[in-house]
Amino acid sequence: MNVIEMTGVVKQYGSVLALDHVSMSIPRGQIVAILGPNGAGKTTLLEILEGLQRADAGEIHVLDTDIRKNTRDVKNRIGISLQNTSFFDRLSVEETLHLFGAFFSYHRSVEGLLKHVGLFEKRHQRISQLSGGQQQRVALALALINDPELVFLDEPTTGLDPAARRDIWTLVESMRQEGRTVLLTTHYMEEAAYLADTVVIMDHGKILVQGTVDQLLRDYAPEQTVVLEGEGLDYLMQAPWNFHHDHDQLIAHVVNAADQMGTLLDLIRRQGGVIHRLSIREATLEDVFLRLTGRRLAV
Ligand SMILES: Nc1ncnc2c1ncn2[C@@H]1O[C@H](COP(=O)(O)OP(=O)(O)OP(=O)(O)O)[C@@H](O)[C@H]1O
Repeated sequence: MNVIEMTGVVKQYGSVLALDHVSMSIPRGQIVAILGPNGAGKTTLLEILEGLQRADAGEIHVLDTDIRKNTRDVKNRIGISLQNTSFFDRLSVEETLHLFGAFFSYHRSVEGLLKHVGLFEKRHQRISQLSGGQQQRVALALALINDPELVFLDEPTTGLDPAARRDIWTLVESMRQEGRTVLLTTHYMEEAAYLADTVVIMDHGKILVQGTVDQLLRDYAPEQTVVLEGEGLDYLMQAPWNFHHDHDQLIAHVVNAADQMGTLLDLIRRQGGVIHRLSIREATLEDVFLRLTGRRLAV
């Protein structure tokens, strides 16, 4: 069953077409990552699904409810972590959770939630005294306060160091284990690849492609990259290998590269030359984005 169904959704800000006829279905119980560069339309998409913004056109059903007609019921069943959460700096962590809990007819135990996100020891501290990673954990606790079925996380790890990012990933995974659906945005392809059951790639207000990481790699970046450093190897730039120079390296994109290595090394043994380094790089979502847009997913 799908928790989100949207068809032909359009959102325009003046001359900027932020969402250009977007259609998307999101199944229950998955972590779904919306991946795209700055300005792709990720936040706009999330805010429309959350009922915080109105679309100019299109059909949008969230949890079987038409979000354009009935936002109130949906808001009780979803959790939201915005891109820039503004907290009340003078409140403690615990007071902040109690305050947000009071907005809902039912809310989870604040103590349990603090323990779940690893902030029980910090409960009496003001939010302004917390690290960026801890503040982000408060934001996730707030998103979970009403025990939501569907959680929206807008760039949950932007600006965090690797350890803090890992902590957030663990929390996001625990949301899935609890049976929630998580829709998050990110410009980190490693985050999408690590967390997501389904990746949705956006660019210029359009969804370019949606699928599992394996499907996307198979369909759009089936080759591995063979990287060679050495001397006297320029004959490899001819067919069938077609290596090209990239600075000091020779690069080739090869399907089933590991199986081809014996043939390559035999050729080098026969033709001569010296290898200093040889490596095979697996394709990533960056390669998929490059194939789809001709550009890098620059951060
Ligand atoms: N309130 C607004 N008024 C005018 N233009 C806006 C507004 N919000 C977003 N935009 C524009 O709409 C486009 C999509 O913005 P959006 O914030 O949805 O992208 P994004 O993918 O979330 O980007 P980022 O990764 O930087 O957060 C951008 O060109 C942005 O400048």
